[in-house]
Amino acid sequence: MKGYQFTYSVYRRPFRQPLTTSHGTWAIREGIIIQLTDANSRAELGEIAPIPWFGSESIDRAIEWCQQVGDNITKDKIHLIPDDLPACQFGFGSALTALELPPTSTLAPKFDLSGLLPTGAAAIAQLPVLVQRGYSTFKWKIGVLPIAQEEAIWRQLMMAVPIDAKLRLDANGGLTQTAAERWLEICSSEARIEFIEQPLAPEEIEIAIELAAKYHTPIALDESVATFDRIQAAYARGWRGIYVIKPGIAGFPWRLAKFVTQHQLDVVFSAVMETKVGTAAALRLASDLKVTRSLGFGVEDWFDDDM
Ligand SMILES: O=C(O)CCC(=O)C1=CC=C[C@@H](O)[C@@H]1C(=O)O
Ligand SMILES: [Mg+2]
Repeated sequence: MKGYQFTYSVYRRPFRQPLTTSHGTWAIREGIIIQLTDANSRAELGEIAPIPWFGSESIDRAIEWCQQVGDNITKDKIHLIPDDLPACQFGFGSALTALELPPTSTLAPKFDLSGLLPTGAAAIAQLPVLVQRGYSTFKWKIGVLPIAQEEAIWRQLMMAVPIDAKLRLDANGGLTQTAAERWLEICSSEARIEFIEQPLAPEEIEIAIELAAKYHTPIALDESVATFDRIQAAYARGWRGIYVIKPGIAGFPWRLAKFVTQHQLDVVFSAVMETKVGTAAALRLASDLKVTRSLGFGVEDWFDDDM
């Protein structure tokens, strides 16, 4: 049976500034870098970067799973990683996929990445910095401050967003339906708003479908489609809008690719605040899937190290 030597190391990366969303404040990103080495001594890395509040396993659960693997793992055992460990499925699955690719296949395509702005009024000063860095798509969190305050900041922010740039507003499910409809209304005449991401709670798929039909501003679902079973459920319940897919917690890459291709989903890939290891695996998958919209991986500014 094809087996691989297995090693792993746990990391803890403090954010340069805590990431504040309607879920709360996230100060330290913990993850696991794994390495699989085949019989020809070829080694490939993978990354396990859980986001439990998006429906993935916890870092402790992922470490426990890695601890029980031992020094070797077979392809069969990797394929049997259970669905309640989607970040482990992605980390092991992407390392396995890399081992099966010809060694020379490096990531060629240049991607248009989107820059993640700080929450609140700090976004106004940071926007020109990211424009200078070459970003033309930006993301700003809403649903954190009272809507009147955020709307006032948004109007100031829009004065600095270049005419040909795009801004995504990400509510992380933190808006009431009234507040969501207010944002959809004020954005409907603003062509630079690419979409409003996860305006309502993850389980509110039918209301999202209703609002998508009622307003011009596109809606994208993120938390509602954060793991593979949620993607399948949202599709079964009729969601045909934008899927913000975080490959890092969406399970086996090959299974995700098959579903996205089979159902021709409208996909934007998004980061799980992973290191270069996980980002490379996610962008390889984006390239295979010909995901062309700007990808939410402009997050290197959020850490001091360059892991
Ligand atoms: O998608 C992006 O543009 C960057 C990543 C990003 O916004 C997020 C990553 C991880 C958790 C969340 O707080 C947040 C999101 O909601 O999409
Ligand atoms: Mg989001």
